[in-house]
Amino acid sequence: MKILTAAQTREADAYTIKAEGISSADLMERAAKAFTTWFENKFQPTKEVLVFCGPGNNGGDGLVVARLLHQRNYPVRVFTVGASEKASSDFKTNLKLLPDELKHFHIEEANQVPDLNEDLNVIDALFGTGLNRPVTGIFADVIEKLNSSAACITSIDIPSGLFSDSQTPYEGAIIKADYTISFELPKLAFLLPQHEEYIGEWHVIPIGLSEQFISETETNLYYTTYRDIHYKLKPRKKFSHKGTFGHTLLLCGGFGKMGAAVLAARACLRSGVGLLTLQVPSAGYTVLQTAVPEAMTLADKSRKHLSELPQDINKYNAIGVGPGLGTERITKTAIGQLLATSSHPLIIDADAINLIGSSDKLKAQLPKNRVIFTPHPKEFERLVGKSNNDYDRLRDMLEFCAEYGCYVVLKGSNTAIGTPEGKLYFNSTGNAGMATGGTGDVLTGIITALVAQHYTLEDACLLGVYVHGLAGDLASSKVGDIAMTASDVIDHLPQAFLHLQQSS
Ligand SMILES: NC(=O)C1=CN([C@@H]2O[C@H](COP(=O)(O)OP(=O)(O)OC[C@H]3O[C@@H](n4cnc5c(N)ncnc54)[C@H](OP(=O)(O)O)[C@@H]3O)[C@@H](O)[C@H]2O)[C@@H](O)CC1
Ligand SMILES: [K+]
Repeated sequence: MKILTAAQTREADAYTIKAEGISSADLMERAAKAFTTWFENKFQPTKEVLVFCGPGNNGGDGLVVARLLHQRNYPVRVFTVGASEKASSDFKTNLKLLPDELKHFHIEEANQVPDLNEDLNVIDALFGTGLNRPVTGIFADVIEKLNSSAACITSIDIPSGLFSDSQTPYEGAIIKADYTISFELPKLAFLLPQHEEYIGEWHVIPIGLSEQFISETETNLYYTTYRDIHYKLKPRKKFSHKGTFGHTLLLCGGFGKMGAAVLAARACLRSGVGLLTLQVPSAGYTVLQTAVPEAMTLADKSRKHLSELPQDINKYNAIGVGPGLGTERITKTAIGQLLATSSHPLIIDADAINLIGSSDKLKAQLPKNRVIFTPHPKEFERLVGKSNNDYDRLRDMLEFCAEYGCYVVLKGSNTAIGTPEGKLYFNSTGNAGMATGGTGDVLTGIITALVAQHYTLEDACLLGVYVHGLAGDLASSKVGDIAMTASDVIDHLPQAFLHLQQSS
């Protein structure tokens, strides 16, 4: 699914209006109806609904929603804020359409905002995608009052005051919504961790914007959903054999961290790889042979650390390196050799990222278009550097991908995947239960297995991250997100792949 900017969304609105021969008020009515249906499914008409409307079309949406909820027997009060002479024409039209019995107040000072308690539902329709500067003055005072109340806040399209696709200036007030209901497509702002307290739980509802316009509009931003992913899964052909699905090498594990190698290996095997070889420090040899009997294990000459590469490194068609390795000097040397000698794709995680991140020499050795990095935010900082905010971080990530010709999978809620061509994908699966030790090792195993099966690096990242999150979601529905472990994620990989396969 594409993510469009506020400007592109405005164009999509205008295009749809023209193409369908409808008025902008008709489109507003359609959007407000879709919002009202969501609201009705979520909230009973037992609590009073207070709708706060700004002067633009977001406020216009609020007015239509108020009218529709009133028709459906919700107790509603409307509050308008801002100079009426500046109001948009669709706002003015819909203000006139409010029935007389629906209570309407105009707010000029913040003390006119009524006391708000948890027995009220607030709908925030102050500003949408037309916001063009930070919110201050009376609007900020109203936002402050709403934020400090215990009422449940649902924002129409976007929390008022939040910029959709660029950094909101720090002086601007922003609604802290419990729910955000966005029209047609998600907004970039929803996917950034720094906005968690503003967005709340978000949903996208279709309002019938032109599919043709959206498909023809260029963007480098995508939100990957089931529809974008399931068809990428390749069927296994009848006459295939284990060689068809690749031979993977995992260079993982260290003294006290053999579990990382076990998790990566088990995940790799559960992701369809043909053959798996691991090389682990010799102290881990028995552990791996026992815990993962399907894999072949090579013992490093060092007892505790990775210190050498296996012979014939180029017989493996994908190599995953990093989980549990540690950052010993000898390991760094081995990684340098790996970068210099391997001719197949490398999936680089954990301590291998830390080692490369701290060495300009190793960075300079990175082969182009053959590397996937899978950092968590701290590892990302070591690799790419610190950023001031999430927008800068995404920009820095894409610059890094372009400079080194690599893919970066920045793990987190809505894991972000950057490509050398400058595309940015945000994942839609996964949950907070996955924020636990070992889930990253699992992801390394999955992506390495997919690369070995000849998926493109981009598809391996997209599919791997999606299926990892899906397995996490399935695990969470079984064991809950508190008790969930990385092993639970592996245990649900079969179901996750089946889910993608069955409907593909
Ligand atoms: N287009 C369509 O057909 C459809 C659009 N839809 C809906 O419209 C929304 C976008 O509507 P919009 O473009 O009218 O912008 P909106 O966010 O309401 O605000 C603009 C107003 O605010 C003002 N203003 C801006 N910043 C300000 C600030 N910081 N502080 C104070 N004032 C500020 C600005 O005035 P200015 O002072 O800049 O002249 C202007 O008056 C979109 O999110 C969706 O909900 C749906 O109904 C589907 C159909
Ligand atoms: K809003």
